[in-house]
Parts: sequence; C-alpha cells; structure tokens
Amino acid sequence: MNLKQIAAERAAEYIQDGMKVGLGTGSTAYYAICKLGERVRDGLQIQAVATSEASDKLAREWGIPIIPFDQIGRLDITIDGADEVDPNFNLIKGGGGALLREKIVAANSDQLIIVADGSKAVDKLGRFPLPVEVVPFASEWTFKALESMGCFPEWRMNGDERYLTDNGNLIADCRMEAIEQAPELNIKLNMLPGVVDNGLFINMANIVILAKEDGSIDELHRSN
Ligand SMILES: O=C(CO)[C@H](O)[C@H](O)COP(=O)(O)O
Repeated sequence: MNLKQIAAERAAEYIQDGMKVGLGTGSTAYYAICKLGERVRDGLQIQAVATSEASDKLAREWGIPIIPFDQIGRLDITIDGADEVDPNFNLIKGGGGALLREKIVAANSDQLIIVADGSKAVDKLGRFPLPVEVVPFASEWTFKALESMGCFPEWRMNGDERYLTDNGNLIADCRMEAIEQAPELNIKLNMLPGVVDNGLFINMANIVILAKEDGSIDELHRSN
C-alpha cells in the first residue's frame, strides 16, 4: 500500500452511517473516496458533496450519493489532502486547482481531516507555490497587484493555455519560498479585488493524518 492510501483509509474509518461527508480532491483524497465507495457498496449510508468535478465523477462511479452543496446542509466531516501542513495545522492547498470549493466545503464542515504522506509536513509554509484563484476580468491588473505585494506570481498553464478552474477562473501560483505570517497574508490576498480566494487554510484543519515512510501513521488532533 502506498502512503497516501494508508493515510486516506485511516481517515475513512471516521465516517459512520448517516453522516454528511465532504469529499476532497487530489491523489490522496482519491483513496478516501475509493474506500468510502467500497463501504457504500457494503451498505454504508452517507450523503456527500464533492470539491471538484473530478471527485464528483469518481464518487458517482462508486455509487456514493452526491447532493448539491446548497441542499446538503452542514457536513459532519470533510476528508481532503494538502500540499503543505505546518505545526499549527495551517495548510497550503490548491495544487490540484480546487482550492475554492475545498475551502467552502471545509468551512461548512464540523471537522476537516487532512490526509497526506509525511513529506507534506513542513516547519513553515511557502516552499510549495501558493495558489491564488483570480477572476479572468482584469487578470493582468490583479497579477500586477500580486507582484506589488511581493508574491512572485506565475500563471498556471495547461499546455499553451492558461489553466482554468472548475469555476472558470485562473490560478496564479505564488513562489514565495517562506510565508512569515500566513494568517495575515490570507486576509491581505483575499482583500485584493480580482482574487476569489487563495490556498491558505488557516485554523480549518481539525485532524491531520500523516503516513510515514515506515508505514506508521501520525494522527494529530488540534486542541483549540
Ligand atoms: O488541494 C488540493 C487540490 O486542490 C489537493 O488536496 C492537494 O493539492 C494535495 O494533492 P495530492 O493529494 O495529490 O498530493
């Protein structure tokens, strides 16, 4: 079993009959969706909402009942991956481009469980480029504003075209190397007109499950 699968399957054990579940996006969340799919086939009764078109499709293929976000109400648990996790449970997400829906779904969840291999744990966020979702209108203006803030943005590309999110927006990946004050940066970025949201998830994760090289699991619970 690979490390992503180990972490994801541990998280899937938290899901019980009757729960409303948020399904994350990416190669680690993939294993959580597959495990829940198996359990649904064995009789587990859940309702779910997906954080991307890709996860929506995968979940439906497994027969997991997918409910539109505005109809499902408050979620019990969301299971999602991350690109970086710091010691305060703050995250960078959005490597897979789904940060906006991921953040909305996480904000509507009683618990956010993050699953990852141990390489995602960092002392300080920022080596992974921070994704910032930008509306196409005035995108060059917004890009320059990100440059002026010292964020070193680069448009994410899909071949020769600019990458588009499921929401029809662009992603500027900001190569800052180290983020000194992540909570402040999160607010500053989201105050920029033209920015829809950014990949900093501050005080959102409740549980972090990290699978380590030797196959053991670090399961960390946030106390505050
Ligand atoms: O935020 C995400 C997608 O927007 C993913 O959860 C994050 O990029 C981690 O992905 P993976 O599990 O493939 O490493």
